[in-house]
This record gives sequence, C-alpha cells and structure tokens, in this order.
Amino acid sequence: MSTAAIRHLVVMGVSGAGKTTLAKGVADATGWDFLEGDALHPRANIAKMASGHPLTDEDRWPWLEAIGDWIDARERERESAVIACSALKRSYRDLLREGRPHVEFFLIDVPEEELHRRLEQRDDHFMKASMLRSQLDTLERPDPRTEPAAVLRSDGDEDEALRLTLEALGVEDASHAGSE
Ligand SMILES: Nc1ncnc2c1ncn2[C@@H]1O[C@H](COP(=O)(O)OP(=O)(O)O)[C@@H](O)[C@H]1O
Ligand SMILES: O=C(O)[C@H](O)[C@@H](O)[C@H](O)[C@H](O)COP(=O)(O)O
Repeated sequence: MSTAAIRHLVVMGVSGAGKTTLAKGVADATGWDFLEGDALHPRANIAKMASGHPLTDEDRWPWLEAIGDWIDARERERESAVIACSALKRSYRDLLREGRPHVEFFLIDVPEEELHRRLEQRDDHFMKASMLRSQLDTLERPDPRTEPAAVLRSDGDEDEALRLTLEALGVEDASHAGSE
C-alpha cells in the first residue's frame, strides 16, 4: 500500500460555475480519478431539474450518499480523486466529510451575470438558466471561520482557472511531463 498522502477534492458551486471543466482539468493534470457527481443522480432527480424544479434535501441525500460511497472506494484503493459536485449546503458537505479524512472542498465563485451568460449559451444541458436563482439561494458558502475550504474567484478563462487552482492546491501539472 502506498504511504503517499491521498486527497479527495470536491469542486463545488452552483450550476455553470465550471465544476466539471475544472475538475476534469485537475484530473488530467494530476492523474487523479475523476467523478462527475451528476452521473450519480437518480434518474428522477435529473428529470425534476430538467422540468425546471429545484431538488429538495430529500432528493439530494441518496445522491450524496452515492458520492460518499464512491469516495470510500477510492479511500480503500488509496487513490486520490477529484469530484465535480455542487455540494451547495453545509449539511451536504458535512455528510461527505463525515468519516472521510481526505475530503476537502474547493468552491468556484463566479459573478452572477457570468453564470447567466454561460447557462444561456449551454442549451444541450438538463439544467436551464432559470434554475440559477434557486441554486444561488441554496448555496451556503463555506464560512472560513468554521469550515476550511479553498475559494477560487473565477471570471477568467478555463486555463487561467486551472493554473490558479493547481497553484492553490500545491500540486504540479504533470500532464506535459516527458512530452518534450
Ligand atoms: N473558467 C471558465 N471561463 C469561462 N467559461 C467557462 C469556465 N469554466 C467553464 N466554462 C464554461 O461554462 C459552462 C459551464 O461549465 P461546466 O464545467 O459544465 O460547469 P458546471 O459543471 O459547474 O455546471 C461550459 O460551457 C464551460 O465551457
Ligand atoms: O444539487 C443540485 O441542485 C444539483 O446537483 C445541481 O447543482 C446540478 O446537478 C448541477 O449543478 C447541474 O449540473 P451542472 O453542475 O453540470 O450544471
């Protein structure tokens, strides 16, 4: 078994914040496993969001449990991972953290106008721009006094966001290593 420290990084934020893009970028740069959290939503949750109805806590608990199970499997394998998961409320993050010593959160904080612009442009996705208000209303930002989490204030481009994130995480971009 490897003795190197492992990390389970949850890239969080509202719809359109760039969680999937950034989490995939981190996975490519580090070789960590990647999970698209939305892939573990029960089908009924996706249908509900697609019809313009926000999820409730009851809708989200089984989904968060499934994400927790996925992280547990990485823990057993001693694999690091990066997970795109909205994790909007403190209680959701507490559930993911409970009994999982390597979980850490990384919030992508994007100005509302930019989120609108992105979601209006993204018309092939189940999450419509009209859902942004409820996502923003539901978001409980990690309180730096009580809940450690890194925050990326992002209104730059994707490459810049990835560069700043790797710097904040203190990890090297290994994706180009040996490609000279
Ligand atoms: N840093 C960024 N700058 C500009 N556009 C971005 C950035 N990150 C993501 N995007 C774009 O915003 C949209 C939403 O990104 P996505 O990663 O799917 O967000 P989320 O998973 O949080 O909903 C996509 O069209 C994506 O290409
Ligand atoms: O808790 C929630 O309300 C959902 O998880 C919600 O946040 C959604 O699944 C994604 O954020 C939408 O998908 P994108 O993140 O890919 O936009």
